[in-house]
Amino acid sequence: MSTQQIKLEQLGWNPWFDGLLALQGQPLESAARVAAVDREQLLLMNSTGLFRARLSGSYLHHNRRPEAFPCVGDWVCVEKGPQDEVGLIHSLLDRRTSLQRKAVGSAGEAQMIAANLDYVIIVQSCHFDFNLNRLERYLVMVMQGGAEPVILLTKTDLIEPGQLAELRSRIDNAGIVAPVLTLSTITGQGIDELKQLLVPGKTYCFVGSSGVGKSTLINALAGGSRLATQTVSASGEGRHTTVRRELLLLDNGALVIDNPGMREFGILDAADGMASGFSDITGHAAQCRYRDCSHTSEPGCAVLAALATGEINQAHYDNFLKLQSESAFYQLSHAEKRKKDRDFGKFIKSVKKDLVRE
Ligand SMILES: Nc1nc2c(ncn2[C@@H]2O[C@H](COP(=O)(O)OP(=O)(O)OP(=O)(O)O)[C@@H](O)[C@H]2O)c(=O)[nH]1
Ligand SMILES: [Zn+2]
Repeated sequence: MSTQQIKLEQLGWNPWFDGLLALQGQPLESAARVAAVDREQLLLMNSTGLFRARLSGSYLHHNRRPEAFPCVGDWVCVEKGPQDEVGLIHSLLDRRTSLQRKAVGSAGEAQMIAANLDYVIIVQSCHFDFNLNRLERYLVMVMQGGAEPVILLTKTDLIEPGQLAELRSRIDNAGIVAPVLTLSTITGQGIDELKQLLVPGKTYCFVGSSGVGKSTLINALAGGSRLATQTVSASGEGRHTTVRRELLLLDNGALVIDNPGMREFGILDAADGMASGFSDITGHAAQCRYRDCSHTSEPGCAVLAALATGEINQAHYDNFLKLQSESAFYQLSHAEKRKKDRDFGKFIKSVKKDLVRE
């Protein structure tokens, strides 16, 4: 345990969570961030360092839905006496943003992948791995969860500059507006640009297929940082395990979540993220004659018209229809979601006032 205390802000805490904590009537000292989840065992970080914890019986009894189970990046309220080896988690603070996988056609059961992310860095290799459809699916998923997406193309050393320019223009032509970074850990090209994006106290989650170079990159970013490489051993019930950390604090103060226990994304329920990933199409859709136009056969459909002139790319359109049919696309618009968040903010403010008055 370090004698130098870490402030919660350095672990990604922000005023948004103060309100949530106040609602629960919990002191700031009870807050900790989930650094890893290993079945029932959680690894937490707070101002004193890293420690293990488990969910209280009451928590397990009252929270049965899978998304109520803490995931990496979550903030929880935990109780741990100076003599206790393992902390006891009593509650979970609402997630500011999240990354989740939702099974299509299911009753909306979501599997949480990571929480409270500022940026999700979608990593694809320039070489072999690059796939525009998959990229769009990742983008939809990221935007739906409320984090900022960044596209990162790795292994630029394996292709010619001309080929890289072509990949970039394919991304542009698909109407994708997320920033695109490119880099090679071999030549070092683009590493500084990525470092500039990584600022203290913000949380970045790297996602992408196996082999695209995420671990190599994160190791390069982490350098020899003690907090980044530290693991926690746990002995108990006759087994000795080392929990692999997924949330790392880099030397420069940025927090990084390394490929949070996922290999493949399922198809998504793309309520509002979809609109942003397909801005070329949804932009035209506003001009359709019918408000509920499905953009497949209706007269006066501006999307079909733009498709005919080549203004909208056919493959992108096909992908749009596919995702649209697989998702509850029109359930909740982005604006509606934003408004909900605002109302919740007001609610918290009023509660805080009441607490002060008492
Ligand atoms: N040519 C080249 N190879 C790289 C680069 N970055 C990583 N690699 C190689 O790509 C392979 C996979 O890299 P990893 O960092 O393990 O990939 P990963 O995305 O972490 O894969 P998982 O851990 O399976 O998710 C390794 O052999 C690396 O040495 C790069 O910039 N250029
Ligand atoms: Zn239409």
